[in-house]
Amino acid sequence: MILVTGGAGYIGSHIVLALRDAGRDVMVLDNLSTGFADAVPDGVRLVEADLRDTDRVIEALRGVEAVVHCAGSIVVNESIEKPLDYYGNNVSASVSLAKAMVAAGCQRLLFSSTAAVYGPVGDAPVSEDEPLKPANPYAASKAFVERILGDAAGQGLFDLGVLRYFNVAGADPAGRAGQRAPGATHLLKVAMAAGLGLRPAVEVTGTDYPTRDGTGVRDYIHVSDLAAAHVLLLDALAAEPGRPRLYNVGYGRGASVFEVLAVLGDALGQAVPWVAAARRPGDMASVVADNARILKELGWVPRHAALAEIVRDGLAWERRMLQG
Ligand SMILES: NC(=O)c1ccc[n+]([C@@H]2O[C@H](COP(=O)([O-])OP(=O)(O)OC[C@H]3O[C@@H](n4cnc5c(N)ncnc54)[C@H](O)[C@@H]3O)[C@@H](O)[C@H]2O)c1
Ligand SMILES: O=c1ccn([C@@H]2O[C@H](COP(=O)(O)OP(=O)(O)O[C@H]3O[C@H](CO)[C@@H](O)[C@H](O)[C@H]3O)[C@@H](O)[C@H]2O)c(=O)[nH]1
Repeated sequence: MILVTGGAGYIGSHIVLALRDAGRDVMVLDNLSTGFADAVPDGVRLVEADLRDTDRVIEALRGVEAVVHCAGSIVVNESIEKPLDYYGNNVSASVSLAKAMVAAGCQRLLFSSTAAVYGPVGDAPVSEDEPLKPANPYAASKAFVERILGDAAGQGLFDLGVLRYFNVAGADPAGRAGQRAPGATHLLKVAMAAGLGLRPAVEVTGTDYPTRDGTGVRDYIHVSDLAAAHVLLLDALAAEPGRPRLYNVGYGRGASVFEVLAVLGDALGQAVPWVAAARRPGDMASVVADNARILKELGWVPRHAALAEIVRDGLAWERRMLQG
């Protein structure tokens, strides 16, 4: 049995599908703070609990061989305003989970980290060996957790795999899952809302970055390709216990905000309305993955890498939600 924390959320719900599609038994632990009970597929048990409730987590972990730890708070801006909430929900909750795993004798842990741990980097793709310079409390919380879990794994308490996700977007191509949170702040989500007339315009937060068109550049990765990487990593951890693993998950190519808006405009058949706005605090000009390690060591094969496909699947999900 594999337990997915945060499995009622955007990324976690896609990981649940990928694991089920691969024939694995899955269950979800989620406090539903930003997740949705009906994002958990029929037949998958949902334990509604907070990770900081260590005793309940120990109970839920009975018979679980591996945990995929996706639960957390994720909005950079909010983390600057509420640092203690972010350190509490990301760092303290992860320590609670790790303690529960040790108490329950659970063997393997896969942690959802982020490209944000690198902090300001140049245009060149960033590799896993880059020193970490997290630039905001969200990113710092993820860097701390990597360190804490790494120390625990170093003592043989469990086997650890860490995935540093780049910018996750899109939706399950079969339409079974997508990003629901109405308050989501991610570029594509906001841009789709503007393109579909649900908000007046996208605020382009920074048009004077030192990038090719002045807007921020990110490595957008299809959520289903990301989910597939978890299945591969869990298998690798089981095949070679004791070997810590850390991988970037991105495609190795960046798109600017204007490029994303252009691809979305093509899919909609009309331009997406936008207005220029100030840079967001703690934001970076450009972050693109060096993905050589995951391609080589896990044999990960991106299947949905075209930006047009990410946009198409995301848009199909938004339209489905609009229809009720
Ligand atoms: N979305 C991205 O582009 C991105 C990029 C890099 C990393 N990540 C990481 O991926 C993970 C999932 O992100 P997401 O976009 O799916 O966010 P999300 O908000 O949709 O999902 C997070 C889930 O965790 C649950 N949760 C939060 N705190 C909890 C707690 N204390 N106990 C139990 N459940 C709790 C929420 O209810 C929610 O279902 C996060 O760890 C995030 O940092 C996301
Ligand atoms: O309304 C918006 C939202 C975003 N942007 C820009 O779009 C780019 C992407 O922003 P966003 O989608 O908010 O993603 P990031 O701030 O890069 O952070 C995401 O990607 C990180 C990994 O790189 C994750 O850790 C975070 O959880 C996730 O929110 C940036 O240049 C933003 O300035 C806009 O112009 N307008």
